[in-house]
Amino acid sequence: MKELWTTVASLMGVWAFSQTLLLAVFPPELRFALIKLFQRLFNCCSSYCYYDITEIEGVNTNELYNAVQLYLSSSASSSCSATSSNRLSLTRGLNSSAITFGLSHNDRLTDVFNGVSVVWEHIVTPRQSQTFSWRPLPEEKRGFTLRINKRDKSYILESYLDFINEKANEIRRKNQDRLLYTNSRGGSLDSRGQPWESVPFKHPSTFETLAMDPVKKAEIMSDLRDFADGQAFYTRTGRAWKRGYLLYGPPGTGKSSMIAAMANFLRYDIYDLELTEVQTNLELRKLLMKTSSKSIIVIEDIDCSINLTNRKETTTTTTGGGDRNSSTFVDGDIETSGTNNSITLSGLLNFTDGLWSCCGSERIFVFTTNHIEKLDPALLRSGRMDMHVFMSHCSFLSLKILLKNYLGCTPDDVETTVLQSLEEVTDAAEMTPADISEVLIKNRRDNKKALRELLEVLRVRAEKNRSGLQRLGADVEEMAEEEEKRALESPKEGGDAAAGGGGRWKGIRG
Ligand SMILES: Nc1ncnc2c1ncn2[C@@H]1O[C@H](COP(=O)(O)OP(=O)(O)OP(=O)(O)O)[C@@H](O)[C@H]1O
Ligand SMILES: [Mg+2]
Repeated sequence: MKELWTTVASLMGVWAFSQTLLLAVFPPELRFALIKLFQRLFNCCSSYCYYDITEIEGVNTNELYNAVQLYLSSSASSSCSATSSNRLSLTRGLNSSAITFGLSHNDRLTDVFNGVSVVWEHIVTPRQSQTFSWRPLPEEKRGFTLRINKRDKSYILESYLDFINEKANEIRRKNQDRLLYTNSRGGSLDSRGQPWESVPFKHPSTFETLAMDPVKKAEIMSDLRDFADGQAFYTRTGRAWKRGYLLYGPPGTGKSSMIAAMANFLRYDIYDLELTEVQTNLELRKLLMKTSSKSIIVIEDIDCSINLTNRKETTTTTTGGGDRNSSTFVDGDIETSGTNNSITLSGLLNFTDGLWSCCGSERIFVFTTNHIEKLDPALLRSGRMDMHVFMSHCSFLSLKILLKNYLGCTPDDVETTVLQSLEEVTDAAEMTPADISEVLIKNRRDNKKALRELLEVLRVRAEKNRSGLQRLGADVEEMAEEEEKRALESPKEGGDAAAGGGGRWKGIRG
């Protein structure tokens, strides 16, 4: 042991002496050249390559540094391969609810990729002097050094770095709370030139809580999964990596909840596009260009946002297609005179379908409407919206999900007679999941009372629907009789009237 210490001490003495000699004897230029030469000699003898990835390159943050840090955080947390890391740093980023692990200062970690072992070192040194910069630089210089065996370099370096980037993106997505974007500022941009404003997206709706036919639900989930895993498929088939969903059905049947469930399922951001705030096709295109991959672009109540009924007219007024403010919608690209709004059907279709729709990738377009019959056939044509999903009134299958959500009870927990009665009236009641949720929320502390009240409400609604239908049937019959009587009284007029009456009757039935 003593001999070892003597050797180390003498080596250090030689090193210090040579340093002093270098400093004292050689001028700086020569000194620098000698150091370089030594380094080269050392590199020739070494069987390793070293790559430095510094945190800041010039004045820009080095994205690769962040990616490596995140990537190593997943290896560091499992920590089994860490060679000298008993100490890990913990961080929580902005907008993130997860804590990430990291290598502490000047620690090392061994990683294995494709059977090749590499070593990462986190190097932190104090910054010498604050050089001039437009923004304050950190007091420490941080960087990672990657050590790879020379013989493995060409085999793994590129694919390893790609793998790290991919993994880092995945971790980022997992850790980061997703965002809900809106274009509510109209066409104006913020200080960073962004037309979208965002807030953290915290909607708790999931496919588990969504009350709908389980078969339909499973179909949608597997469609989404196939889409998210389908990069190779979309490339092979030459299709843009995007998918369109049209959700339609009465208010309160869960269209918005479904969008939230989709976003939570895929961990995508949501861009909620308020079409009434968009003035021109060009603005629409710019908004699209500023959306990111792995996102859902939503246009809610499409029939209300734009006037689809009069789209062939280039009128001078802004007409309402529903209860919301709506902008005039014209077929073709002729700008509407008298109004500054010139979104066209082709503009909207280009947004979802055309060349511009594939700037970026992995995006889902979702349109919702309460009135599918009001939509232009061009929007419904096959290939436009890949999936049409009807969100229906609450069925018995959906009701069971709501009972589980709100009362925490399975069918086994409900008395057989009550369950049977519920099954008998649910379809006839034609109540929306939103209506039923209200009844259940109100009575959620008392399951028995909740079920009793729900059954009562469902019965009343079913009865009302039945009598409403009977009244409608009676009205129709009465009208038909009246028409017939008039036709008999005046044969000539009657012929036309009977035809007209038939038309009216047909209209009511249809
Ligand atoms: N299918 C459903 N499953 C679970 N909850 C639902 C469902 N449908 C509606 N709800 C409940 O009702 C509320 C309103 O539903 P939601 O906003 O999703 O309906 P919508 O179809 O988007 O209505 P609108 O057409 O008015 O926009 C939701 O917050 C949710 O609590
Ligand atoms: Mg909605």
